[in-house]
Amino acid sequence: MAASARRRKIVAGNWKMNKTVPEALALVRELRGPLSSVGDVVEVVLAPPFVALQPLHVALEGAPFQLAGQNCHWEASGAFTGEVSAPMLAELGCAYVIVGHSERRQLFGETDETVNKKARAVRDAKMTPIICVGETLVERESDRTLEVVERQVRGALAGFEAKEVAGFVLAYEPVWAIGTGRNASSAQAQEVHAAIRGLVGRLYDGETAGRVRIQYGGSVKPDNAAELLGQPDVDGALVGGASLKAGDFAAIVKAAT
Ligand SMILES: O=C(CO)COP(=O)(O)O
Repeated sequence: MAASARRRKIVAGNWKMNKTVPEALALVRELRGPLSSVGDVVEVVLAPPFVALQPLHVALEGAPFQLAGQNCHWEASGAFTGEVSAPMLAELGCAYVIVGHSERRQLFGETDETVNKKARAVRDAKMTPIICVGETLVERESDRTLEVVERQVRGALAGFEAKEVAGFVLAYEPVWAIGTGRNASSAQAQEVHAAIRGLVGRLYDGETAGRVRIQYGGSVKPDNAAELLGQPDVDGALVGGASLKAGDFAAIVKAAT
């Protein structure tokens, strides 16, 4: 498999349903200084709630941070009360959209099929999907981790061509590690990341597998980031709780350098 050195690390902060607009602006002000010079080595992505995207788009002018939506609808417009479309997010300066987060799968009925449709919408709007996959504790304990993750990856990527997938970001987020303080060990993460990359190689080719970036997410903290990010197939982190504190998030980004 192609060397990880070809892949630029990507660390994203998924703020979930946290931070008002003034709080969001304060957080990026705090992040700018410590992260001003990491841009060449690590791509830093912030995924605030929808309502903070526009003010952050303005405030981030010239800063080395990309914006991401946390979700989108698969249609571009229409009678879908309460939903936000991919073209709307693109217009607010988003380069990425997270799709298929386990909270959306578990709490909002998202399926492999809707994740696939959303990824297509994101791509059609010229952004990059960050496609989340991961097993529950019951699935891990019944030895079904790789089967579940492979099903999710196959489902999400259905219909995409190699040249599209090469630019995608996948995020392995074991559900049992999210918000629990119990991260996957670096060996557990590496095993699943290597399996995902192997699957991409079988579905497409070695070039695509060597280029697609795979983040780990689930209780990433300053004290475990370096070890997780040091694994050959771990190309970055998708950070929840620790991304809400400037010092912690900056330390995780620096661990990727
Ligand atoms: O869900 C996550 C990122 O998308 C991970 O959340 P935590 O870092 O809070 O475990």
